[in-house]
Amino acid sequence: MTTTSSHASTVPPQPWPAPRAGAPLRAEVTVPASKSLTNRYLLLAALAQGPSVVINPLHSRDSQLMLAALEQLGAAVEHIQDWEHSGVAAVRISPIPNLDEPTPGAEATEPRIDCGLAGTVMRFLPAVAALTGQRVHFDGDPGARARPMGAVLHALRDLGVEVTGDGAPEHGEEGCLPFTIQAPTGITGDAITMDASASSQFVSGLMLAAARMPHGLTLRHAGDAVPSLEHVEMTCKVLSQVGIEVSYPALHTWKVEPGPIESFTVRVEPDLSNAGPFLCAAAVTGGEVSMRGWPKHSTQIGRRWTELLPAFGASVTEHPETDATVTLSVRGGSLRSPGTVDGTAELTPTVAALAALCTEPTRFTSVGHLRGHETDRIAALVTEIRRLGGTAEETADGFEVLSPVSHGGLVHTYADHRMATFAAVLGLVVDAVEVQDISATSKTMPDFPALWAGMIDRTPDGQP
Ligand SMILES: O=C(O)C1=C[C@@H](OP(=O)(O)O)[C@@H](O)[C@H](O)C1
Ligand SMILES: C=C(OP(=O)(O)O)C(=O)O
Repeated sequence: MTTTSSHASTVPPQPWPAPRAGAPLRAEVTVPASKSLTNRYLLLAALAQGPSVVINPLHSRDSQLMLAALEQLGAAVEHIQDWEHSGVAAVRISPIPNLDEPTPGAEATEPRIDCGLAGTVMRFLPAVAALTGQRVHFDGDPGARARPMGAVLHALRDLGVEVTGDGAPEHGEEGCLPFTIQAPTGITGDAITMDASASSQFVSGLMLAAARMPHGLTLRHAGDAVPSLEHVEMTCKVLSQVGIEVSYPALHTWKVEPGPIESFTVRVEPDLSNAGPFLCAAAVTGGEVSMRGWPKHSTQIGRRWTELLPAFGASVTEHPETDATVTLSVRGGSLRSPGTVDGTAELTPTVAALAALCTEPTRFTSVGHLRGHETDRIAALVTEIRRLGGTAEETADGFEVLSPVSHGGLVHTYADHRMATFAAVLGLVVDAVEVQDISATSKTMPDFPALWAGMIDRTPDGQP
């Protein structure tokens, strides 16, 4: 296993005192690149015809795990500090060799993929591993073993792949990490039906590798609604960006044509989900936070901040910047709850921080699948809101925040980056909030403490 874990140490983390904003925050901030886009581009580069360049990739635990895994599967990775003197970093990926004629057993060692706690690694790479013909072992953090994987493993079995070690067929349970993948005779099927109601990543993971399957893939979803459909939309868009044909032959059905993937050069957008805590800082302190480089059109679910923040009483303005981007400014107004928020997916913990500061209740619906995220986020959010004196209840498909938090305390983080940033937002306006393990943010934003402090320090007029 690699040692990228921020939780590998047995020394308990020091609580992080969340900085309190003494007055409305006024700052311009920049956030690192999108995790979801970075890991999709890195994976597709490893399946391409020749070397590809990903400019402005995310550097975080999840992207390091993706890179390390792709290297183990045979891709070569070169880090470029200053891409074409632009001052921006890049990574050049040379693809996994011999994918068209995989030779089982040709590799001397059997790759061992460390998924950490990254959904994009554990759900996206099994299909890639199957394409190599090698015997590949997958495992991850203790928390990763609790995350649902069954639909991906069933789908791979349906495509002729051998999956062992997950315990699922013997026990009739959903599969989970650890497991071993091998497709000694290649991928034989071309169509699958899966239940992707527990994670959109089940769909994305199969689609991302599908162009390199001998017959492409038709994937049909059967079951309750697929959550976070924006992420499937992102997958389709990224696939078409690199020249892969995707169509929609029927409802809840996606078809990926087989074919080569041309080399590509692409620049990654900032992470609009990770922008959330910074934008919410304006909303909760009644200040103004601006972000340059906000994409005018994005498949990221974080584009929804432009509707969510006004629903909580903030105003959002877009200032022209380039053909592709605007500067987004959020100005806090008087915080109020919209009553219900639906399908907020990975934005939920951050939206919950807003809800936990409103006097009116907020009901979160269609987010039941958050129980299979980095932690059971429904239970975690309800527990931590109660710990700080608020009232919250779990519901069948989400939770309700019934009364606001009233005092500080030590917020538990459950190795979840978004629980850490949830607490940081509350700490801006609630005295004595401490974050149990701020290093959880290294999953997608290792610089979070410095960026957060920078936002507060840049506020003029004698801020803390
Ligand atoms: O495809 C992706 O990059 C993601 C899909 C979503 O997963 P779920 O559908 O499991 O929520 C999201 O929550 C996750 O952070 C990233
Ligand atoms: C659910 C998340 O991550 P993952 O990609 O590990 O599923 C998240 O980042 O909120």
